[in-house]
Amino acid sequence: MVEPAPVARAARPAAERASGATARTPVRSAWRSALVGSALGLAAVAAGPFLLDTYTTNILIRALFLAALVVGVDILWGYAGVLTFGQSAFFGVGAYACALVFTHYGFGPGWAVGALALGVLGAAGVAALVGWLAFYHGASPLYASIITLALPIVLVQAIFAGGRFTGSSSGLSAFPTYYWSVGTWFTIAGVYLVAVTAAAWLFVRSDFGRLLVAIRENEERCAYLGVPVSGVKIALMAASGAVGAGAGFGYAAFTNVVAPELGGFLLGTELLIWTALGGRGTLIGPVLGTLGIDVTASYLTGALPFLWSLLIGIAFVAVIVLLPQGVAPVVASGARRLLGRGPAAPSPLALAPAPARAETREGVAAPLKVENLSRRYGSLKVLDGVSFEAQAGAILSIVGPNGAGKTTLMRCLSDGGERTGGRVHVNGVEIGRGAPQTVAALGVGRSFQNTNLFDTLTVGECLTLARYKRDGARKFARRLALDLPQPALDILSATGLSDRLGLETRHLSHGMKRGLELAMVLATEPDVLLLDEPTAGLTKAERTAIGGVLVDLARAHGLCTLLIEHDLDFVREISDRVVVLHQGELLMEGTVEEVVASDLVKAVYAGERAETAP
Ligand SMILES: Nc1ncnc2c1ncn2[C@@H]1O[C@H](COP(=O)(O)OP(=O)(O)OP(=O)(O)O)[C@@H](O)[C@H]1O
Repeated sequence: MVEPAPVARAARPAAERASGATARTPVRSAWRSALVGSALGLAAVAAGPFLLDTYTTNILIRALFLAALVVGVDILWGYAGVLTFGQSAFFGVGAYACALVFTHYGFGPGWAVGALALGVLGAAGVAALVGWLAFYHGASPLYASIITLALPIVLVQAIFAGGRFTGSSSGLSAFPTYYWSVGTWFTIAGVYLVAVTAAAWLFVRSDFGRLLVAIRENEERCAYLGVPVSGVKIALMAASGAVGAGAGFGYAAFTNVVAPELGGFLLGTELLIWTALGGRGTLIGPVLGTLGIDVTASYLTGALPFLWSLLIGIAFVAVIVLLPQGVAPVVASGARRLLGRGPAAPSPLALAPAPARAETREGVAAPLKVENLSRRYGSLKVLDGVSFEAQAGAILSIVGPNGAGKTTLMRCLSDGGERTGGRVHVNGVEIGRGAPQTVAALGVGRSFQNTNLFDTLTVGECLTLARYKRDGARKFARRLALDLPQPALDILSATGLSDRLGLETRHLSHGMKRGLELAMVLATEPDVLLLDEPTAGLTKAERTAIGGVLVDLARAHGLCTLLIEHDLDFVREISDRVVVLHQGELLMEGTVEEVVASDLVKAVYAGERAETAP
């Protein structure tokens, strides 16, 4: 892969200079709402002990720690789409770190800091390991959820097996701790919750937060844009595990009692129910939902133990059926309507040309080499012994009847795990069994046959996401300025997208979606461009505009382009060479004229079997 020049990396982005904005400028409204929310939260925390009786304050302390725990569930499930049953285990790890250290080793400020560090780092380590098992090998979401389901079960069994050391099923109690007043513990728990929620609020509104939503909506597309999806999920799990362990530690130090249930499966499931009822993907909904439900439960479970569980069950089913997004979005839209306000406007984004890459592609004559490629599904041979080279600065079209294996070929070129035989070299490097993001890092950009993008992301957010490989993603701020390579800017203006950067992609026309798809791939600055029917469903004018950009990309920018197309006139207009696939085999490779004149190709397109053609 051709790395951008160090100078280009160090330079202040052109769009930033043009807009006068600093790339680190946060989204002001997110910071404003985080500050206002934190101030309100802290005021409530300060007033709580004066307004509430001791019993309610005691109950609320537990609810505040659990609400901090639920923030991690909401980020994982509500934003990144990872349904996790295991968050309670991290609460348990933090709680038991406190109880075990204070019971068996010692008590004091040093021991307290050590126990907290043990709990937080231990939980982060366990979470990373579980995340690795769940996500690293590209497992299905169901498999990932089952692994998180096993975690609390394993933890509880380990506590049972710990005998006197862990207190087995009775847990540990009466260990030395800080016997501060209920008001002090209320302040500690409240400040922890406010800090965690405010940080999470800024995080989910940052570029990284939008990346999480993109992963939830279209994980495959993210991987092909070079986003290390598994790594992001593992890091997210580790961070939410650490936050959950901090809450567990605080809870154990406050109550002076720990029991296996603190890390159990039941609490893990309750966290999901509270998140769903409050409104997943809203943060505030799950936090308020947890506070409300846990406090109400404490009052009602004693008097009406069975009725309470029944009520929660009915409420859960009703919300899932009637308000699948939970209560918070309904309340928020009602409040907006009352105040006469629309949804928050997306951040403005200024586009400018990215500095040209210092290294040119001229040194690599054939950035893509395919040797003896094959793909089987069981006994079905979809590709067999396909070999060819694609040159820099040229457009190679892949044609063939339906079912010839063209899309399968694209998949094998962009994902090392797809092929069953043969080798693929990108810029002289064998892709091996590399995942799509690894192949993307070698310089391959792929666009897809369907126009399924990221529905709730705006055009600007999609483009920012596409620059992840080059520019990374800011974790507590939003970009206000984005540098894109000139060809991507050309596509955006040719399809009218440059005026619609704030529009969500689901509102775009088909032609605009295809234009955005292409612009996103070009934004990654690939050396090898794989396009699967980029002009399908487009008007003649849109086809001509995109064709012009593709030719310019090859001639002026030296890009190596592979194109699957059914429109043979379009192929004829823009291609330098053509590969004809038929029944998974390479039937012919040549110039456009040679292929058009071939009787063999005519016979195949006329429906005759290749073997019987003249
Ligand atoms: N996951 C799969 N399992 C089994 N067979 C598959 C799978 N994916 C593709 N195939 C088969 O592989 C063959 C080639 O499919 P492919 O989509 O690559 O063809 P294509 O040339 O792109 O067709 P089209 O022009 O219609 O898009 C087809 O017969 C298809 O049924």
